[in-house]
Amino acid sequence: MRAAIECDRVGFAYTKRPILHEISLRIQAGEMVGLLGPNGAGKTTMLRIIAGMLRPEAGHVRVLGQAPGWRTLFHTALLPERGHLPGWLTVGEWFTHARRLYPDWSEESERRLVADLALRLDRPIARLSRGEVTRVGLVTCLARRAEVVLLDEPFTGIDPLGREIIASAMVRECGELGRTVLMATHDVRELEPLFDRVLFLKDGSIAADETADAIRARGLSVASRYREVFSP
Ligand SMILES: Nc1ncnc2c1ncn2[C@@H]1O[C@H](COP(=O)(O)OP(=O)(O)OP(=O)(O)O)[C@@H](O)[C@H]1O
Repeated sequence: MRAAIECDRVGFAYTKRPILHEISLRIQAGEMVGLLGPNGAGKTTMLRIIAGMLRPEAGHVRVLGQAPGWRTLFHTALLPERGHLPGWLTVGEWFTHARRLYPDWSEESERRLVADLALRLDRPIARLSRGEVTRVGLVTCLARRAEVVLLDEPFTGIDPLGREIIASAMVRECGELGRTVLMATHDVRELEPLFDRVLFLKDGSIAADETADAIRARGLSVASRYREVFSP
């Protein structure tokens, strides 16, 4: 099977402080993978490297067979941890801009997602709440037909009912279309039904890489396995 994301002994340091150590993994096309770990484990750093925003100091990364860079940008959609949206535009103006910016933008998905996520198009982005900003970011990410989707904390600021709606939208827009998703999250319990596989990141190293089926076959949930891996 084709690998969508490959990391081979990837290392990274911020100003000489080591953050990631010898990360090796292979994510197959179409897999939905949870990237789990405590605060500061290196999840965002890993997603930024795969998205091509940071260069690894050691090892190699391949996204759809290519080193992350301008070519892979066309095939990779990233929901960043912190806001990246132009606050001076309204939500609707931003989506109009995004349609031109992203050649893989699907207006049909945009319409469905705007309705599901109850977004008001006339609201200025600068005046949105944290959860509303996350919703706009998710529409921006999921309305693209990018083969690889990287989500950093997709439930930031999202209310309980909104989480259920977004999880179903992710399954519809990604799972059913066979897109590859790597998702960093602390919301393990709510997102675990979506995961085919989970990577547990501990102090910048992969502590465990397991399929959700293998975890369940041992009578565990992903949330209880998380506690096993990370409890002191
Ligand atoms: N720009 C930066 N300069 C220096 N250190 C950084 C920078 N960004 C992150 N770090 C450090 O790198 C480590 C890993 O951060 P990262 O954001 O990747 O962790 P995370 O697993 O995503 O954490 P969280 O769950 O809290 O979002 C942390 O100790 C953080 O303080």
